This record gives sequence, structure tokens and C-alpha cells, in this order.
Amino acid sequence: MEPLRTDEVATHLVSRSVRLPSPPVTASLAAVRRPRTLWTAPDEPTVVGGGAAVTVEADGPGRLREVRESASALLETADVEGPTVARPRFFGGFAFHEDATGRGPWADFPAARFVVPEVQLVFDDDEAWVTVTAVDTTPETVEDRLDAVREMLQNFEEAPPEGPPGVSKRHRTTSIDAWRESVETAVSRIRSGELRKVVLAQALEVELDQPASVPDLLARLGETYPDCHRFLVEPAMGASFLGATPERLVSLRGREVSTGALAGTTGRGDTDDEDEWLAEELLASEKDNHEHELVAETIREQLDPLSAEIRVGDRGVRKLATVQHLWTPIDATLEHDEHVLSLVEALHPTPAVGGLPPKAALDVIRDTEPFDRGWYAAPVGWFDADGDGSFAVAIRSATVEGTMATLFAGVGLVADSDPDAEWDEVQLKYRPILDELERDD
Ligand SMILES: C=C(O[C@H]1C=CC=C(C(=O)O)[C@@H]1O)C(=O)O
Repeated sequence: MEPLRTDEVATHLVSRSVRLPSPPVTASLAAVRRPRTLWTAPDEPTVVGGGAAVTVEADGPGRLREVRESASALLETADVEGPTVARPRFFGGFAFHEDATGRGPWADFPAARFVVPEVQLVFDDDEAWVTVTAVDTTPETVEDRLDAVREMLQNFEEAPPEGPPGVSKRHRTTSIDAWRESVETAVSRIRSGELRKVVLAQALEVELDQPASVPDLLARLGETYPDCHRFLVEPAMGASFLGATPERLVSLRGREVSTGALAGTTGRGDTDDEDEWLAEELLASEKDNHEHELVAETIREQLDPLSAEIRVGDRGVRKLATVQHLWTPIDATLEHDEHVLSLVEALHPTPAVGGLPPKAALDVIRDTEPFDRGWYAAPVGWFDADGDGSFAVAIRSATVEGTMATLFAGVGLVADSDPDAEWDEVQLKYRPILDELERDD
């Protein structure tokens, strides 16, 4: 089906849900058809989506508003029967830059793309629900399809999990010399007062020994990074974009907002003592605290005009399998009702992935990075008919297409950043995905 452009007349959505004996998440993802969706987030039901009942795309500076308007028109008139947990939702995301170029693995990724899955499975504690949504059809047709999908899921034979596919070749988009030069130039611009912080990234293209199984890859990421947001978004054809990100951009329920600042990084120790020492060193580091404070301060400033109250928690250390980060939880209560996409628009890109001032930082990123960021470091997530929703920042991520994968990782640069230390930090941030692609032998 052709995506709906935002200037098209809305069609009529029909959606029905039924409860299922909980099937395994990975098998469900393997069973549904493209474009597939996966969303898992701490304290939220996991969602698997298959197919697209409707697709909304937009580009340019008004892309978030356009998506919201098209989606709202569809959801407001939808004929929905089912419990709230199983309600149809739009899943998708945006490119990092509003004028996305779609180079390299991003050829099929527009500047903004959301789908209502045709088949949506929601896993909430021990319960699972399947929802079928279709456009311009009768409730009876949707109910028949729901029966067929339920039967297919119940009879689906789960294949044994595949291990990592193995990596045969690697190609860096940035050499160490080019990196040193870029970091030195960025740092001197920061020292001269032109900007305060910029996040520069690299891409790593890897050739796999065999095509990666996306459901298995995501399942392994879930075992190693259980507290991260895991996501999968796919255009109908072309690459899959997936990741396990520790960074929540924003979640909105009613008027309650949850977000946080995540910036400042160190490695994990080989022993408990070394790990603790690294965490203490991170908490005491002037450079990392400055890098972090710029993010926390900007999020507070961006939420301020929309909020009746903002609550900033204590700064602590968030430990992940391969790195540890400085982390400050930030919650707010909104003054008025808002759509989550308005908050996404206000917050993206935070200085954890862009920089400060935002425009100067984005110019440095565009002028320096020799590859297209595409959807890396951009918002991915979902929203519903009430404008509630949840978005993560798509870092610790990669595109996967057949036997090719492209991994992305970046670092925040401030006045006293050292090019070689930042290079090492980028390599650490490739690990979550690379570890699941490489074979041990
Ligand atoms: C841009 C990335 O990480 C950001 C999030 C946490 C810590 C960061 C840092 O310490 O530089 C980055 O700002 C990435 O992983 O690609």
C-alpha cells in the first residue's frame, strides 16, 4: 500500500482485538510480515507489529506537525473495539536531520515515517493481545482476519535460535587521522566560544558471514540490555533499523512527562573494585559533569515553557553491560494537554546527540561527518489517539540488510575532550550491536 501523504484525505480505520495465550515475543516477531515493528521499554508493555494498515510519511521542517495532523484525523474517526492496552498505535520515527538525504543504508527511510501495524501484538505481564487493523473495510472482514491471525500465531512453529551471524569484513567511514582532525577542529571552535558542545559520530560498515536473523538479534540484545529500550523499524523494503538504547527521549501519559539526561561515559571494570573506581571517577570528572550538565540544563529549559512543575532527580551512574553513564532523571507535569510529538519536537536533538547551541552544532555535524546519520540518534517510538506516547533516542543502533550492517556511535565533545579517548569511547559504544553480530570463535 502507498503511504498516505499528509495532504491526503483520511481513510477509515477499523480495529479489533482478542486475547491470546501469551506466545513468545521472538517467535511472534519471526511470524509477522514486513514491515515489522518491535518496541520494548522499561515499565511498558512490549509490542510486536507486522505489516502496515496505514503509513504516514512527511518531510521538511513541518514533518512532526504533519504526521500528527494526518494521524489524528485517522485515529479520531477510527472504529476501535478492544481494551486500552491493545489500542491501535502509530509506531515509527524520524531522521536526525529534518532535511534527511537518505544516503547509504537510509535509501528507504524518509524524514518521518509511522505505521499502524496491520497485526499488533501486545505483551503485558502474563497477558497478550492481538489487534488487527485495516482501512476502508467492514468490521466482519477485520474479525475474520483476526481469527486467521490468531490461528496462525497459535500454530506457528518456532525455529531454534540462530547464533550471531559472524563478521567477515569491516569498513570505518572515518579513519583515526580524520577523526583526530575533526575532534581538534571541533574542540578549537568550542574553545573560541563559537559553540559549547557538539556530538560527533562515526559509522562502521560490516559484512556478515550470513544474513542476520533480526528477531534473534533483538532477543540477544534483550538478554544483555534488559533495561534498555529495544526497537525495530522497517520500511516495507530495504534495511531494518534496530537497537538497544539506554536513552529515553520522552514519555507522556496524560500530563505526566518522564525524561532524563544521559551523557558522560566510562567503561566497565574487570573487577567490582575497578568498576566502582571507574564510576567514582566518572562522578567526579569535571569534563563529564560539564558535558552532562549542558544536557540536563537544556532539557529543563526546553520543558520549562510547557510545564507547571519540573522535578530533577539526583545525578547518578547508570551501568550497562559495556559502559556506564552519568544519568539524571527529569520528570514534569504539563501546564496544558500536549501531544507527545510536541515534546519530541521541543527536545530533539538534545545536546546528548546534537550539541549547543543547537544550530551551530548541527552545522558542525553536517560539515564534518562523512556519512548520513539517517535515523541514528533520532526519535523512535509510538503515539496513540490521546497524544500519549513514548520515544527513545535511537543510539546503540544499526541498520541491517541481508549480509550488510551499518553501526553508528557518537561522543559528546567539550573544550577539554581528547581525540584518542573519544575514539576509544566510540569503539565501546559499537559493542552492544557488534557483540551480537560477531561469533566468539
Ligand atoms: C551519542 C551517543 O551517546 C550519547 C549518550 C550517552 C553518552 C554520551 C557521551 O558520553 O558522549 C552521548 O552523548 C551514542 O551512543 O552514539
